Amino acid sequence: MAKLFRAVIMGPPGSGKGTISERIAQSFGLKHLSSGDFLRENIAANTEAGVLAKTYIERGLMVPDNVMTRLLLPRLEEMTRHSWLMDGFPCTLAQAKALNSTCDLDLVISLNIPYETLKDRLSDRWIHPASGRVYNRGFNPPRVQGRDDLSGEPLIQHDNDQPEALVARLRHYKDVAKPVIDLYKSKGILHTFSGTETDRIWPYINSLLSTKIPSRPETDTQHIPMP
Ligand SMILES: Nc1ncnc2c1ncn2[C@@H]1O[C@H](COP(=O)(O)OP(=O)(O)OP(=O)(O)O)[C@@H](O)[C@H]1O
Ligand SMILES: Nc1nc2c(ncn2[C@H]2C[C@H](O)[C@@H](COP(=O)(O)OP(=O)(O)O)O2)c(=O)[nH]1
Repeated sequence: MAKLFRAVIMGPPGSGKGTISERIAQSFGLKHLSSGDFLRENIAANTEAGVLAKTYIERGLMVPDNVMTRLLLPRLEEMTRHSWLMDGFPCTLAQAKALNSTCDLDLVISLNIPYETLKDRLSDRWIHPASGRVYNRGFNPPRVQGRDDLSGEPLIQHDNDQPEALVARLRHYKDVAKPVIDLYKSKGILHTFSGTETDRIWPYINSLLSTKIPSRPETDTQHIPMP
């Protein structure tokens, strides 16, 4: 079996983690795992962790580390046969240490995007709350304005994506992410990409991953023996 590949993508809100993760998943056959999606699934299924997480998310707060690790680590442990890319976790040093005790990461991508760019993107970010799908009127607009492409349901904007809330969110990101970034730098697995456009950053990420990921991407497809 080809060696499994485990990666994490980090960056401030609006840096393009979700957008780039989708491209990586498509190009390299990794499973895109998203902490936000896990939380939404748990909230929808009314699990104990989901009910607890909801009380924090509704107040615009981060979910406590112990809830996040209790929720995510068992899911990662189950993924013994898949290569994956995790988006949105770890966010804090405690989460990174917990992840470290579960698996060895091959690579960490850190996105470094100027404040003005984040502000412009997020003030125009439209979200389909049930799925977490995101749109941006200039970059990836929905087919019908204000509606999700797949479900046709209305899109919303988050108050905390607006410029007034952004400065505090970014300050918080910098404070909690710094020790995580330092940890991955010390392990020699951190790769930082800077720029203002996802389309210009993507080729660099693509070529880095091409050198790291086994040439035959994994798929869910079972091998059918020849007759
Ligand atoms: N690793 C984590 N630790 C703590 N809370 C988290 C974590 N990941 C997600 N959350 C919580 O879930 C919410 C939704 O996460 P999600 O990643 O979908 O969106 P977000 O906050 O808009 O992030 P971004 O703007 O970076 O895309 C977050 O606002 C936060 O409350
Ligand atoms: N104008 C512009 N918008 C972009 C670019 N890359 C991503 N976006 C959009 C898509 C989203 O609406 C928003 C934030 O991207 P995202 O992938 O949700 O970021 P993240 O919060 O997961 O890190 O910005 C980009 O390169 N240009």
